Amino acid sequence: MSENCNSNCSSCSQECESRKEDKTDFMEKPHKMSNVKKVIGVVSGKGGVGKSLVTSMLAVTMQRRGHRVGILDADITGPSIPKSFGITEKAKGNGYGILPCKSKTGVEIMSINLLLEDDTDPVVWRGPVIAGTVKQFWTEVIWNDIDYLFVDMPPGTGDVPLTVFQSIPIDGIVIVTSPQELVSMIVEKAVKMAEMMNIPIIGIVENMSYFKCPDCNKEYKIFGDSNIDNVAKSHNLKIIAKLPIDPKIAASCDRGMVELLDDSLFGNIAEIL
Ligand SMILES: Nc1ncnc2c1ncn2[C@@H]1O[C@H](COP(=O)(O)OP(=O)(O)OP(=O)(O)O)[C@@H](O)[C@H]1O
Repeated sequence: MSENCNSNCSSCSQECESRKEDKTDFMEKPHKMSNVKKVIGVVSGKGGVGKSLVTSMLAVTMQRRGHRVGILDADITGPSIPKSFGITEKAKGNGYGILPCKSKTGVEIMSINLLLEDDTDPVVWRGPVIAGTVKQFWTEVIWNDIDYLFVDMPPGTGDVPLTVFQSIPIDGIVIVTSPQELVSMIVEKAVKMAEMMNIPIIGIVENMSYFKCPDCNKEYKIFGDSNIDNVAKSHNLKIIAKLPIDPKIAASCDRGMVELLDDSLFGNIAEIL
């Protein structure tokens, strides 16, 4: 048994005596040089609610708390992680596998945009090809000594997210939502899917929850009152954070400076994850 054993054979490639394998599952083995302790999927019911922002913020926050962190951008048709971290170089290989790119503060990142010649090229691929690419990000990328690997999941509950859930050993999911959605329905769908896939729900992040006036500090519910507290209570889920609408957030993502954002709203995240 490896001295780094975390008792989770699905995220380890060691062929040790204590290896337990379920022959019926579809899980892919990670690259043999990878060592990932925890895989966390970030999901949303629909596009544009801030799933990529929350993935980036969770990674930045845990990196600041002293953990080794990676982001696997599984949102192949809408990859926005490299841009928000300001990464323009391309990923390289070393003869054994593909190496993730490192952000300024050391977050390891793999995304389709780090492989495309021109990152404005659209990915016009069928579902199985997209799902196959995500699998390769797990099996052929060397994730070396990662404490937390955050997966920016493809949106929705279709073929691609299903394959990702079945092939990458996700330890838990974070659900991102926003008040203008039909929160209870969207969260309920995510909860049911997680139950079907047997994946624990770590908690919910409500993005674009309110706007704080910079002049008078008053909070305005731009999208109306949300039902998130009741929904969380009825499913016994934790609310990890409520994030404001803040032009600084959009500007930081656009300028590749997500690593400079304030993480105080994710205060106790290290204990929750
Ligand atoms: N709280 C916020 N305040 C201001 N801007 C925000 C906030 N959250 C997200 N944005 C901006 O909204 C846009 C969409 O966010 P993001 O890319 O994170 O959404 P997404 O759910 O990942 O979208 P998709 O599903 O299309 O990939 C980005 O430009 C981002 O900077």
